[in-house]
This record gives sequence, C-alpha cells and structure tokens, in this order.
Amino acid sequence: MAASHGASGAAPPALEVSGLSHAYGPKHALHDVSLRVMPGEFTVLLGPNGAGKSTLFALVTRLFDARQGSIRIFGAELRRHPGQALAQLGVVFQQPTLDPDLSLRQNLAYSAALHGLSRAEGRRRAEQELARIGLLDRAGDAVRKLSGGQRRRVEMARALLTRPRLLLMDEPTVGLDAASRSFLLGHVRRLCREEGLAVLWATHLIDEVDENSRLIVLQEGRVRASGGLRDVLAEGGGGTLREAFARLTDEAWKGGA
Ligand SMILES: Nc1ncnc2c1ncn2[C@@H]1O[C@H](COP(=O)(O)OP(=O)(O)OP(=O)(O)O)[C@@H](O)[C@H]1O
Repeated sequence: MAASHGASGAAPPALEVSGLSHAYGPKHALHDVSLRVMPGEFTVLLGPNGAGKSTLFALVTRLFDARQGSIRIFGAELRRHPGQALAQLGVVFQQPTLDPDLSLRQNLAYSAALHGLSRAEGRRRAEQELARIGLLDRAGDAVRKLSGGQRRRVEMARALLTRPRLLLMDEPTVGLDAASRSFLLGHVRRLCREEGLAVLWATHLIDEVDENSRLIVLQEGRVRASGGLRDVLAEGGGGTLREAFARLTDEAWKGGA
C-alpha cells in the first residue's frame, strides 16, 4: 500500500514531515524537523531569513532528496512513491516564474500541457481559475502588463490548475502592497475553508497570521513552537505574537528556557 491511513483509519495529514534534517556541506539548514498540515488547514510557517523555509520546500517538492527523515503527502511516502505524492501538490515559489512575454492564457496553457491535461481541459481550467482571481478579462494580455500583485495571483491560478490538495507558498507576498496581500490571503483562506485545500504558507511577516491560523515557528532550522495561536503564544512566554516570536527566535532566551 502506498498511502497509509494510520491505525485509526482516519484520513492522513496532507503533509507529514518526521525527523527531517538537511545540510549544505558543513552548513546545517534543518535539524530534526517534524510537522503536520491537515486537510483544510491554513498553516503559517513563520521564520526569519535563513530559518530554513525554502530548504524545507525544496525537500517537500523533491528538488533535493531527503537523506534523513521522511516526508508523506496524503500518506504517500515521497521517496518510495514520488509520483503519487507529488500529484497532490501545488507550489508557488518565492521567485516569479511566469513568462512575461506570453499572455496569462498562454502561461496557463503551457503549464497545463506540461502536466498532461488536454488542450480543451487546460483551457477550461485556466478560465475557471482566472475567473476566481478576477483576471479573466485580462486573459489575453501579456504578463508584463500586470502589476506585481496580479502576477502573484496568476501564479497561484497556475498552481491550482492540476487541482492539488496541498499547496505550498514560499513568501508569496514579498514586495506586494497591502491590498494585494490581503486579496491573496483572503483567496487562499477561502479555498481552505470551502474546498478543504491544505496550505503551508511560508513568511517572515507576523501580520499574516490570524487567530484561526495554525503556526509553525522555524528558527535556525529547528521547530521552536507549533500549534494554534494560543499554543504558540504560551510556548513563547505570552504577550503579543510579536513578543512571543521575538523570544522564540532569540537564542539566549531559548537557551535559558
Ligand atoms: N545552496 C546553499 N548552499 C549553502 N547554504 C545554503 C544554501 N541554501 C541555503 N543555505 C543556507 O541554509 C540556511 C537556510 O536557508 P533557507 O533559504 O532555507 O532559509 P529561508 O528561511 O528560506 O530564508 P529566506 O527567507 O532568506 O529565503 C541559511 O543559513 C542559508 O544561508
């Protein structure tokens, strides 16, 4: 059996990472990281620059092979069943990857074809996703004519073409204005709530956490706290999230804890 449903028979986590470590030569980027994202959950992976967020994403997308630890996507172990695991995954990378000279429709059609969708199905899904992000009327425009926020929305539409059940978003709001950030966050949270999408949203921005978010605080490649907002506040010694986060990511405080 490729997918494990656990002894209880309950649905498996969308993402389950256990004991994951990774080093770039002598530089340890992740140390024994374990975390879970359940279906329908919006989970914020909160960490400062260099915490290891992009490294974690590179391992989950199999850009790098995980030598220590395991990664399961809806129960499918990534190393043993990569096709089954990755078929459920969508990704929005930190660096923009749309072709600015192609139209929105062409960018999406290209991606749909690469994923083996028929031309008609690719077109149907592209229109559906563009409508959901309010950009169907711009489908024929070259991407270079769009604002940064609109381009991010198109990347998200492209990631959803294959109907993933788990979406990874790596610092998707960097460089966006407040209105664009809020649109993107609202859209993603709605997909979690209404369609059961599981999202792991990497950021260093505390104000992207709301009271319903699940949180994983990563610092220097280690999980410092995880759970609901209350759990993380408690683990961080109380006060505001900003105060708790500052303590959780402060070596001296953690060392004395
Ligand atoms: N190719 C690499 N070679 C050597 N060290 C690397 C490499 N990529 C990342 N690192 C180091 O690994 C650690 C984790 O980096 P990573 O990019 O995963 O963090 P991040 O949380 O995504 O940071 P950022 O928000 O700056 O992208 C950092 O100390 C970084 O300098």
